[in-house]
Amino acid sequence: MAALQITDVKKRYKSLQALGGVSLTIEQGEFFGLLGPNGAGKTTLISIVAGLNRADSGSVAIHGHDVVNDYREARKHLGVVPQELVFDPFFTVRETLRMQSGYFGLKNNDAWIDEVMENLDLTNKADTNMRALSGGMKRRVLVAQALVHKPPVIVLDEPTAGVDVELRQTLWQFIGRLNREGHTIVLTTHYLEEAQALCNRIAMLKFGKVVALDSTSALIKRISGSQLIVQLGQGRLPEGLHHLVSHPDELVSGNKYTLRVTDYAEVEPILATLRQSGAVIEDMHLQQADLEDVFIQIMEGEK
Ligand SMILES: Nc1ncnc2c1ncn2[C@@H]1O[C@H](COP(=O)(O)OP(=O)(O)OP(=O)(O)O)[C@@H](O)[C@H]1O
Repeated sequence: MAALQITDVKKRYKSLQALGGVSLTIEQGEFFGLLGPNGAGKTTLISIVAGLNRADSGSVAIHGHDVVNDYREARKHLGVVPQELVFDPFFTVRETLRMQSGYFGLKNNDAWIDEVMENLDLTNKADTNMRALSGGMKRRVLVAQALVHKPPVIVLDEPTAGVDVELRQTLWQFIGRLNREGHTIVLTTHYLEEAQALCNRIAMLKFGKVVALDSTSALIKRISGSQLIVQLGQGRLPEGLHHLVSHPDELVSGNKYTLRVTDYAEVEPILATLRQSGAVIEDMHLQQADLEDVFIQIMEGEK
């Protein structure tokens, strides 16, 4: 049985088609990335999965439980870390987590609550009121809240937006452990490096449609070759090389250019063209294609 079965989900906000028929099957134990530019529909899809929003048509099942007709069971199988920080400021961290446990009908959940707090470095804040926590600490509590009922499917909506390196590491260590123990993880993030390092499979969404769906390694292999990054101390990029530029806005401003090369033999002619134009190279390195390149290419192709 799939961890998450999303079938032809459509959602419209007045004249805006936020989701135009999304279908995805995410298997148990996957670490799945849901990527897309701002407004692609990721949060809308997650809120439908979480039962916080209703699809106009289509269906979503979590471990076989329909999120509308079998809401309570579906919800038990799911933990969602939302993007926005919303809390009752008058409760302590431990009280907040106990209340969340109560919501799922769990009594005597303190051993797990302690373990979650320990793993998220929250133990010394257990008796602190929510209002006295920093933004990063509040985000840790959001993660802890999503995990109190040990859900088999964990959805994280941009959990590392604006958080420090320490929390990222703590969070990914813990989430990685849960994934190895069999939990399914669905992650949305704008940090493509993070997605590349963590996710075994990725869906890319644009204008409410899935425009790419593949294993992370297969997606990266779609781009053959590398990129030559050159920074010029003097002069601009000669016109003869403009067609190689990966990011067109680099031609408008700055002196750093990302040039597509399919193999090393192409580097020397590029350097010769630069020399002839009188440009002075300040810095230069060759970089393998990564998920960000694939993302840009796919999104540009889907205008
Ligand atoms: N409640 C709403 N009413 C009207 N339009 C909405 C509503 N919620 C979302 N939208 C619109 O639906 C589209 C998809 O938004 P959504 O928040 O799902 O995108 P996203 O991929 O999560 O974006 P981001 O990366 O910025 O979080 C956007 O154009 C957004 O403006």
